[in-house]
Amino acid sequence: MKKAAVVYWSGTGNTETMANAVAEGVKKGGAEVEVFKVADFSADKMADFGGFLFGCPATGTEELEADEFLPFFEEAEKKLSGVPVGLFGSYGWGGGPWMEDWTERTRNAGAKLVADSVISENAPDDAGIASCEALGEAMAKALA
Ligand SMILES: Cc1cc2nc3c(=O)[nH]c(=O)nc-3n(C[C@H](O)[C@H](O)[C@H](O)COP(=O)(O)O)c2cc1C
Repeated sequence: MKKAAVVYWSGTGNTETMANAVAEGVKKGGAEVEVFKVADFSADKMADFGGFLFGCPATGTEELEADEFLPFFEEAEKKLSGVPVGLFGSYGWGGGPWMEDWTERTRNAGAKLVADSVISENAPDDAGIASCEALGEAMAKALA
């Protein structure tokens, strides 16, 4: 079975909490997973994985984080055609426009979205954690 990579950026830990729950879901679904901060990952490493769970909070004005995550994603999206992908991230007040844009962008790159993108207002509550785990389980299913 192919392995999933969880690749995320998090400034204050909320998206990191989501990333760990997503990874837990992949394991519950019976697939292998590795978790990376985006600074420790690069598009060169993508060939080692069969699917990607990308996490990034809303920053700027409903934008992906500009210094580390966006430059990575600009490279990664060139390699997503036909690849299983799930997206997640935390937001503070906007309600999700950054994720709608990002989901559309990822779909336009040809990725196979394994489930609806998951957003949490600030730190994920129990329902948010459950949604993250379900996203991970959907990835495991896509990789089976
Ligand atoms: C510089 C900055 C810009 C932000 N811009 C937005 C925004 O446009 N929309 C929004 O809903 N939240 C925005 N937020 C709130 C973050 O998305 C929110 O605090 C989130 O929980 C941070 O996730 P993290 O803990 O993974 O870094 C912003 C926060 C910062 C620090």
